[in-house]
Amino acid sequence: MKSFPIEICDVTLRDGEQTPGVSFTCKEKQDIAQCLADIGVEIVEAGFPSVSTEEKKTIKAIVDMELSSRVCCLARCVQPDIDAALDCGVDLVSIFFATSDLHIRVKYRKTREEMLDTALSMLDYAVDHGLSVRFSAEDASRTDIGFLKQMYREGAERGAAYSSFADTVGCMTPVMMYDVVREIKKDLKNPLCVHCHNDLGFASANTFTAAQAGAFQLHTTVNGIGERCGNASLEEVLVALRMHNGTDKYDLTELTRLSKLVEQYSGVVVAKTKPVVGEHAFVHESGIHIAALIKDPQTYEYYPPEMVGAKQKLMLGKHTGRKGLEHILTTLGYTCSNEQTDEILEKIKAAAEAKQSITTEYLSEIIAETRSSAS
Ligand SMILES: CC(=O)SCCNC(=O)CCNC(=O)[C@H](O)C(C)(C)COP(=O)(O)OP(=O)(O)OC[C@H]1O[C@@H](n2cnc3c(N)ncnc32)[C@H](O)[C@@H]1OP(=O)(O)O
Ligand SMILES: O=C(O)CCC(=O)C(=O)O
Repeated sequence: MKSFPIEICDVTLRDGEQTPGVSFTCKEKQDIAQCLADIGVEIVEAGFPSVSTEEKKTIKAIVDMELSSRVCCLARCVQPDIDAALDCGVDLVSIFFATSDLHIRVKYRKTREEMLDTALSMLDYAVDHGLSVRFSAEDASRTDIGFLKQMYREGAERGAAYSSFADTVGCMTPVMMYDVVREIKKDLKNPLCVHCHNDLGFASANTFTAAQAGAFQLHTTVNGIGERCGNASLEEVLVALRMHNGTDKYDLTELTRLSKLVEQYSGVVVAKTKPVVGEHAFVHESGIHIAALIKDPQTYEYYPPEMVGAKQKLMLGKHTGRKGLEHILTTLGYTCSNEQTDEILEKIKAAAEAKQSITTEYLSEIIAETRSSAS
């Protein structure tokens, strides 16, 4: 497949901050924004100015950093929200409204037409005031496709820079995403954005698939934080793009550092098994794997840990094999006889089965004990 063009709008500072219990300080948001810019992310969504006075000040402070990334913020279809975006001096505003009949009926108590008129009048207002606008459909994935296309068509005619499709409740599968993006793209006049939530665990897959189908702006959050089960992960999407689309414009070596920064600032602990940035992403214990990794890391690592600023780590445990143990002993500077190595291996397995973790200190105790019993 031919390589597809994309840009990233990272929404860690807006949707990521909507993770229950999370609130970033201005300094924390600035640190994260700087790191995103260093990676080469094109757009940083800095927040939603109407949330609070402090939030608005923070968005302005991020604009004042004059990052290499453009700065975006969120606005409802109400004039005070657009005015707040104008006050902040952002490069892009996402004017969003829920387009599904469910949301229009329950939240707005209006008809589709009334809601679209309101949204278009706010789009006109923003465009007349010089703002670049992303015209965003919330709950797009549960919206009548005809109405969605009408919204995007009329939005583009009235000057929206982008049309945006949000899978707000994360109900899509990759095949569904591919089909809907292809359908929307048939007559879309401006670039399409996708914003995917992770309620089925498909957010990153849906985002990547949407890009394959022709979406241009991909929304991500660092570590996949965000409402409920979170959003598409920046690190997963960027690595998938590097490996399957040859996208080489981002500095992936900063991903591990950024992940730790966001983990620290948000207090949301990254799962050990999280792709790319989880503690176990490049850790190996199984004997068969380590025996092969020693010969060639590609056997059990799809991409080198250094690519994302991480390192390989070999661990000892119940699943250790002789080759792995010999390699670890040599690396740590121990010389043991074959008999001693066999005995150490047995002791490691027994200890691990008793749920003892085999740290370097514990290993040195086992070695000392084995040697003394032999002498
Ligand atoms: C899918 C998303 O992620 S959307 C973004 C969600 N993010 C947030 O909610 C950010 C945090 N929110 C807040 O701080 C507050 O909710 C605020 C400041 C935004 C609004 O606060 P309040 O004015 O007190 O309103 P409240 O939160 O009670 O209700 C939201 C109102 O916005 C309306 N609204 C929601 N979306 C839109 C929209 N796109 N356009 C216009 N109005 C909207 C709702 O219908 C509701 O109006 P109602 O009071 O007439 O029912
Ligand atoms: O499209 C946007 O800019 C915001 C939409 C959003 O956050 C959502 O629907 O989850």
